[in-house]
Amino acid sequence: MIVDIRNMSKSFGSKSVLNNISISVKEGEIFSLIGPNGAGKTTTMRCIYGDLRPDEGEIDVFGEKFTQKQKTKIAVMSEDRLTFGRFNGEDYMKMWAMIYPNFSRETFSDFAIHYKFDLKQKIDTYSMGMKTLFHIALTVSSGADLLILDEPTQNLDPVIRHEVLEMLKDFANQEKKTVIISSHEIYELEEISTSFGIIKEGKLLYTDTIDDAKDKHRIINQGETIPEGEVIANIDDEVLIKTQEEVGRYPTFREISLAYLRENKVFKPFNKK
Ligand SMILES: Nc1ncnc2c1ncn2[C@@H]1O[C@H](COP(=O)(O)OP(=O)(O)OP(=O)(O)O)[C@@H](O)[C@H]1O
Repeated sequence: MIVDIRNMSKSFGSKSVLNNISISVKEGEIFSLIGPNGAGKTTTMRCIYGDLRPDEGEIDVFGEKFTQKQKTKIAVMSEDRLTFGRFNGEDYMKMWAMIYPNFSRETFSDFAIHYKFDLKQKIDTYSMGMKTLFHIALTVSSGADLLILDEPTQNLDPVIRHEVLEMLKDFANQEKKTVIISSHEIYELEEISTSFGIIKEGKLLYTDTIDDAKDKHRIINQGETIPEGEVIANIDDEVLIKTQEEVGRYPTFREISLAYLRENKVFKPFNKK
């Protein structure tokens, strides 16, 4: 197990932000943390890479409690991106090469050429999308065994977004590295994730591999007999049910995510039928 979180809770002052979260991520997986704004995705990630300490619960990373020596095995793309704005691209690359013993200048250089990074330009003056791409290039070149990427496709145009997702998939498959991604983009996560966790208001609503999640749920049409199981939510005119019975049809990942996030609280102000 690369990351094993057991019963983690975290509050900021009197505000409870994470409530009894348990997640495990295996080697070579691309694990997606899905949830609405303010759900607790970033806080969960910060706890994994030791930036925050949980109030309760335990986290093992690479099979042991987090210590500073694990930092070179984890590369992080945080929500606030690259914070030393007066560094230029070359400065950043040198800094990461100093931190990460297995940093690949060759991989980084492939990115720099393909995306035409101006390494003499100050990071502050990069466009938002370029900053994101540059940060992705650093993490993927770092040689770290675990990448933690907070909304890695934010600000990317659709073509580059697709390219980056395919690249992450190859990266996990071929290099046997593990990736944890947070995003709201359930469409794009379906393309690359092998497992996922759905977080809402600090609670983990569901976690599984994508294949097992599809296996454990069915979509039933109105009119079909409801089988034994747990009704998760309506999706338009259909219902997602957690059941072992061979009924209805298998759901897509998007349908599973939507149903768990919705919990039957659908907002349709212009259609109150
Ligand atoms: N340092 C902090 N002090 C107080 N509250 C905080 C702090 N950091 C996060 N929070 C709160 O914790 C909750 C979860 O925040 P978090 O950033 O983890 O959510 P998120 O799921 O990543 O959201 P988003 O998708 O909008 O980035 C929010 O209500 C946020 O305001």
